[in-house]
Amino acid sequence: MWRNPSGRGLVDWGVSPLSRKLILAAIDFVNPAPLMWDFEHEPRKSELAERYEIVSSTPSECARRLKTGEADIGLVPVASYALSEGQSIVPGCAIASLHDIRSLLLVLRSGIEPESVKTVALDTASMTTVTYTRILFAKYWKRQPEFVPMAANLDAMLAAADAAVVIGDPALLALEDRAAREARTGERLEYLDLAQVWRAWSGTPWISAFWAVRDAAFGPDTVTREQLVEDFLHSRDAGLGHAEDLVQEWAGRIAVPESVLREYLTRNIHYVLDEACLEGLRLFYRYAAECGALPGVPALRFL
Ligand SMILES: C=C(O[C@@H]1C=C(C(=O)O)C=C[C@H]1O)C(=O)O
Repeated sequence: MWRNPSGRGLVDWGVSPLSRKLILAAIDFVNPAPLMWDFEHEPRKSELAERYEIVSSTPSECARRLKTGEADIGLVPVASYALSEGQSIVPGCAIASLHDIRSLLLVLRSGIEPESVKTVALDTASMTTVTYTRILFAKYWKRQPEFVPMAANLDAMLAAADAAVVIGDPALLALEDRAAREARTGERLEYLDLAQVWRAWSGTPWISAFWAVRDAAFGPDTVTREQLVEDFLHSRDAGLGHAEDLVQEWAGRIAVPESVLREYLTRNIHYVLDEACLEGLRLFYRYAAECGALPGVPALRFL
C-alpha cells in the first residue's frame, strides 16, 4: 500500500488505479465454470471486479456483444472469430475436447441416420457446433440437408426436423432426460456426441470457444494486455485446481448427477488451448472455408 502524501485515502500501488473496467461477456452454461473461478470466488474476485464487469449470456450472444463493442472480452465461439475484425485471442484458455464432450449433440429421430437426414434444427445459441455440423454433413456424411435455426427445445426441434443440434446445459439435461423421454413418447432417439464423431473422423481435438478481446478495448485507464493474460490464466489454473468444489457447487444448481458433472468438468471438457487444439482449430477453419460454412480462414492473432 502507498499512502497518498495528501493524507487522503490509500492507493493500491500494486496495479495502477483504473477508471474503466473492461466488459466481459461470459457464457451462462456450467462448462466455463473452471475458467471463471477467480471471477466468482475470493480471494481474487474483489480484485478482478475492479478490472472487469461480467455480463452472462449464450455463446452466440457473447459473440454479438464482442462484435458490436458492447463487450470488450468474450468467451466466444471460435466460428465468430472468423466473422469479426480487430480481435485477438487470449492464449492458453479454451472450451475444447480431446474425445467425447457430452454437451454437443446431434439428436436423430427414430429410424433416421445422418446419411438420410433431410432437415436439421440448429440451436441458435451456437455458432461453432453448427459450423462443425455443416462440415460433417458436407464432407463426412456427404449430405446436404436443410438447416433450420431454432431455440434449444428438443421436442419442438424434433417436431419440425429429422434431427436437432443442441449444446451446453440444454444438451446435458436432454441426455439426463433420455430414458424418461423414451418412456413418455415411446420413441427411441439416437444421441450422437459431435466431438467424438469429429475426433474419430478428423483425428484432431474439437475447439468450441476461446477468450477473444477487442484490440480497441485497451487504453491507459484499463487493465494492460499482460495483466489480462495473467488474470485469465490464473483463473483457469485455480478453477482446474478446484474441480471438486465446482462439482459440489453446480450439483445444487443443475439437475445433473454429481458423478456426471465430475466427469464433464474433469474429462469431457479440455480447458487448455495447447498445440494439439491449435492444430484442430486450423483444420476446422480450413474445412469450414472449403465447404462455405465460413467465408475464409482467419489468421490466428494472439494477445
Ligand atoms: C462445449 C460446449 O461448447 C460451447 C459451444 C459453442 C458453440 O457451439 O458455438 C460455443 C461455446 C461453448 O461454450 C457447450 O456449451 O456444450
